[in-house]
Amino acid sequence: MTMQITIKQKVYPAQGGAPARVLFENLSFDLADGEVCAIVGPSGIGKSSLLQIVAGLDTDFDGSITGLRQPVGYLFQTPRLLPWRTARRNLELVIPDRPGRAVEWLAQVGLAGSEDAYPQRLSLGMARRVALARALTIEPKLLLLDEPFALLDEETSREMQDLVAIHVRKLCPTTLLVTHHWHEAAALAQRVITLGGSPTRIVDDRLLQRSKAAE
Ligand SMILES: Nc1ncnc2c1ncn2[C@@H]1O[C@H](COP(=O)(O)OP(=O)(O)OP(=O)(O)O)[C@@H](O)[C@H]1O
Repeated sequence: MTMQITIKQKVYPAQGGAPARVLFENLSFDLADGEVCAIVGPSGIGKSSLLQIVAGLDTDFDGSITGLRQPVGYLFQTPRLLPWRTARRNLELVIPDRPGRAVEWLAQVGLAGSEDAYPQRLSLGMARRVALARALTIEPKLLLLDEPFALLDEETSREMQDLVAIHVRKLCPTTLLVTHHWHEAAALAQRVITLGGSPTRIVDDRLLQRSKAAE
């Protein structure tokens, strides 16, 4: 079933001297099952806020989300691993009934041998991989990726892009990828939505022509 995201208005209320802000107004789009769509736009335009609404984590808006695909795998902008649990035990938290899968998934993201490492011992690239494995291990029907390649060196970023591409192709979740970089969007997505304006709205929504080689 197609997901329909309809946001008539999203307001962040006044807080600590900062005035109320209308973040989104009349921002609506549909997502077909299995579609991979990138969300691009300048810093502060509301990309992360939009993902939180789509995920159902923020319900304080005027509008609706219908056809929400579940389960939802969410790779947050920061890895958000529990520091007192090893990589393996961070994954086991989301699949308590299938603990063996944690080790398998860590191997799938290139982290065989690091299962018992604690998050503070992991580089950002490794922590992101654990977070990616955690998002994928539940076999999501909706995958939300918030800047998965940011702040990584070029090689690590490319490896992470390859991992995302492989697993998205394998699991076929409906995917929303937030990125600042058009080339990352073009490498992974079939469609790119650009946010802009104030209040934020969709200023461009286009399907990309994909070459055979990129498939
Ligand atoms: N909980 C909140 N309360 C009030 N304002 C917020 C809250 N969360 C975000 N904002 C504001 O909403 C705006 C959009 O933030 P958001 O993080 O969604 O943007 P973004 O496009 O993801 O930015 P970036 O690319 O820098 O990550 C920003 O001005 C931010 O300060």
